[in-house]
Formats: sequence, structure tokens, C-alpha cells
Amino acid sequence: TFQNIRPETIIWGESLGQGSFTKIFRGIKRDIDNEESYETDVLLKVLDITYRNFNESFLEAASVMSLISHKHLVLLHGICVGTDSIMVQEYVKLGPLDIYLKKQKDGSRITARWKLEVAKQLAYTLSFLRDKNIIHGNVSTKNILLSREGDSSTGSPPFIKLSDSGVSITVMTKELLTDRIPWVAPECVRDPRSLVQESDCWSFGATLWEIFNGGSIPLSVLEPTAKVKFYQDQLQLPILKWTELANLINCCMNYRPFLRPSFRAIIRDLNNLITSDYELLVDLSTGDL
Ligand SMILES: N#Cc1ccc(Nc2nc(N)cc(-n3ccc(CO)n3)n2)cc1
Repeated sequence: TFQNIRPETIIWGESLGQGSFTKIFRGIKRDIDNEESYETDVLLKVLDITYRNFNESFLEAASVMSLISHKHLVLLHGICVGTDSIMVQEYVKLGPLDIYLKKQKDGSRITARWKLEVAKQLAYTLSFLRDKNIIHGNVSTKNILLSREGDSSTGSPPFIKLSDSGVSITVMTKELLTDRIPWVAPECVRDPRSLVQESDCWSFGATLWEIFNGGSIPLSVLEPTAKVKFYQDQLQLPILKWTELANLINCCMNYRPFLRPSFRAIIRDLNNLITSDYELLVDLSTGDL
């Protein structure tokens, strides 16, 4: 249920790094349409040969992407199948949010309003997927792409695109799942087949924490045993300075899936946060939000 793309229409560009089980390249897709030839900037996501046993799940994630379209979901042009499985996606100009946030951390400041706008767009997108009974399963700033930077001086907002979920956690080994703590929900580490809609809410909470902490979560660099212990002891991430936001994050990161808020409720809370002048106050006092 996705378009098959012929390899000869793809011109390969530079390597842009890698995802969990993939290598990422820039590319150009050339199409001929009644004598008119036109080129499209694309992103080529190649499944690593060492993970070829995940090939079916990789293609499954792609076909889910091609079934739905939304302004905040990365567009899938199609798949090139051959020796490698290659996902051909729209090229999102500014790349992954985690790298962008880490770069900004040193230089120019990103305002609380900017971060909340990103959070709201993500919540809307996850609410849309929820209404379609689609579980993403891999929400993190690594899979959020920045299409437009926005400009706080002119008040133009940023614009994000949520990438595909990649290989599903339901086929992953325990150590691969442990490596995804604290983004992967506790119930999924215990039993990956217990991936429920509410698991995306947990990941949303961890992603929100990451966005407000400059694109990283200290826990994520700890040893696997420390990560497992964090869940066994039912610990929470450190409380952020912005209390209302910290409360929302902890509600999302409830160890009991069914006590987590719906994305409709999350959107409502985020809208209330935005209208409060608290963040303006903090920005003015150059708080480290
Ligand atoms: N420097 C730089 C730079 C890097 C990437 C892009 N663009 C892009 N477009 C997509 N559709 C998907 C991705 N991804 C990157 C990692 C993943 C993992 O999911 N996706 N990157 C633009 C600039």
C-alpha cells in the first residue's frame, strides 16, 4: 500500500547520519511527466543490512505513513525495494529537533513560547493519530523534524513534522527496548506486545521534558541496568522549574497507562499554559526554560 519507486529515478546525495536501524541520506527524485522532467528534494532512509530481519516492520511503518496524510506528518513518497529497503520521504529542511535544540543551547535562545508551540503541534498530531487508532510508538525529538524555524522577532511560529516510527518496538529485543528508556513506556519494556495508545502519552511526556531541557535527557546516557532500575523504582524525571509544565509531564509519565491524560486534555492544558503570562515573565527574567 505504498508507491514503488524505481531506483533509477533516485540520485543519491550526502550522508546525513543515522536513525536507530537506518542510515539517512539526502537525495533527489527525478520524475518525467509528459516530457516535463522535475526534481524533488528527498530524504532516503536505508534499513541497515544488520537489521534485515526487521525489514517487514520497517516496511509496515512505511505503509502506515502512506495511509494517512497530515500537515505535521512527514510525507512518504514511496519505497525502493531491492537489495536494500529504502524509504523515500519528503526532505524536511532543518532536520531533527534534538540536534537543532542542542545547537541552540549554546547560541541564540529559544523562547518558552517557541517550545510550547512545538509541543502543541506535536500534541495535535498525536491526537490526530489517536483518532485514527494509530499508535506511533517512537515519539522523541529524534523523530520530530523542523520544517520552519519560525522567528520570535516577527512572531512567526516554528513548524514541525513527525517522522515515521521506524521499526516497531513490538519486534525489538529487551536490550533495544531498555536502550530507549525513558522514551519507551514502562509497560512496553515489561512486555512489548502491551503497546497501547497510552504508551504514546508517556513518550510525549519524555519528549516534552527533552524539549524544555535543551534536547537531551541525562538519564538516556546511563548504563542499561540504571535505566531498568529507574523504571523498577517507578522514578520520575527531575522536576522542571516551570511547575505547571512539570505537572503536565508527570501526568503523562504515569506508570499506570490508563491514568495518563488524553491528547485532547493535553492540548487544553498546553493552551492554558500558553495564555498564562508566566512564560513571558520567565523569559524576561531569562529563566533557563
Ligand atoms: N544537517 C542536516 C539535516 C538532516 C536531515 C534533514 N532532513 C530530514 N528529513 C526527513 N524527512 C527525515 C530526516 N531524519 C533525520 C533523522 C531521521 C530519523 O527518523 N529522520 N531528516 C535536513 C537537514
